[in-house]
Amino acid sequence: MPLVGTKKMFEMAYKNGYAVGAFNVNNMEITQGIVEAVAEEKAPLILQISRGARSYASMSYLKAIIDTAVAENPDIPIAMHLDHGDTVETCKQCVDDGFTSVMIDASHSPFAENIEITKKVVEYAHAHGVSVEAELGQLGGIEEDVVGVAADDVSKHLTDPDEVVEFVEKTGCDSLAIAIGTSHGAYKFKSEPKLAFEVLEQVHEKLPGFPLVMHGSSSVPQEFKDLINKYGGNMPDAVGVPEDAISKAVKLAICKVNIDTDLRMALTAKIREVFSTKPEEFDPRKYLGPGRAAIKDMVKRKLHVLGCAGKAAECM
Ligand SMILES: O=C(CO)COP(=O)(O)O
Ligand SMILES: O=C[C@H](O)COP(=O)(O)O
Ligand SMILES: [Zn+2]
Ligand SMILES: [Zn+2]
Repeated sequence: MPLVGTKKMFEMAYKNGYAVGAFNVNNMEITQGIVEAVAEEKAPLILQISRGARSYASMSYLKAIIDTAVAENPDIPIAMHLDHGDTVETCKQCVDDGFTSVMIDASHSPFAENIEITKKVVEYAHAHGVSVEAELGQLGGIEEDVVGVAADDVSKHLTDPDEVVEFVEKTGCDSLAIAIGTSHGAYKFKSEPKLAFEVLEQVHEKLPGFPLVMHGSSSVPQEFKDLINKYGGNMPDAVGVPEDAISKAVKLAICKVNIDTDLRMALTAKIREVFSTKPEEFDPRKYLGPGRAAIKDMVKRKLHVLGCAGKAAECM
């Protein structure tokens, strides 16, 4: 089957209390690691591409890699999604490039402007059969070149539940990323965070049946931080979003969970280990191969946290 949209995935995820994993891809090994994991676990998949990935790898390479993954896995529904689109133009370009879903992130703009920008993306995307994720509220950490809310201030920039109905009605967006205390990157929190489940519950009540998205959802596993540091890295102490909090959120209306940092950490830890334990090695396949396998293991772990393992067939 060709690339699919996210509509059916979100319907099933909402109804059955799980979320689809949205993993960032930047090259062949990352994509293969992710796709091998979902193929073995029979999970639906959202492969997402940031603007940074587009400029790093180029869209034609990424699209060819993803098209190959789709052709080789006819039993797995795979969507190709733009992560954090910054302008109407970027989103239109991605619709034209064959994305089946785009995100417009105008959450840094005032409410009325966010609505205006999002609405323009929705008009173009829907005319081409493409779904739109929007964002309301602000996350912490760094996303693309935008430095978000400082980690300690995340709780002051949560999504306002009183704004969500007007926003969704006026924009016509298909899903909404909300800020409930998560944060992008590896340096999220100094101590274990408490997610704002009361905000999630209120949004869920105000928008029954509507799929919500959680960004910044890596858990920054201590064991991977330790491995990276053991083999010469320097990742200061910080903690991520606990996996049990994510499992709890997906039972409410969270239908898509974005994970990038934990995959980066798995790849980096493994490459560092090979460099450190086999310093004579210079064949890239000898470190990228184990790195790809580490990504696969990490994705499998996440599919169980999200509850989407075994759900591929119902999302077709
Ligand atoms: O939200 C993300 C991409 O949009 C990724 O979040 P992490 O940095 O927590 O993996
Ligand atoms: O939200 C950010 C994602 O992790 C993508 O990061 P990137 O912009 O460095 O590709
Ligand atoms: Zn944002
Ligand atoms: Zn994000």
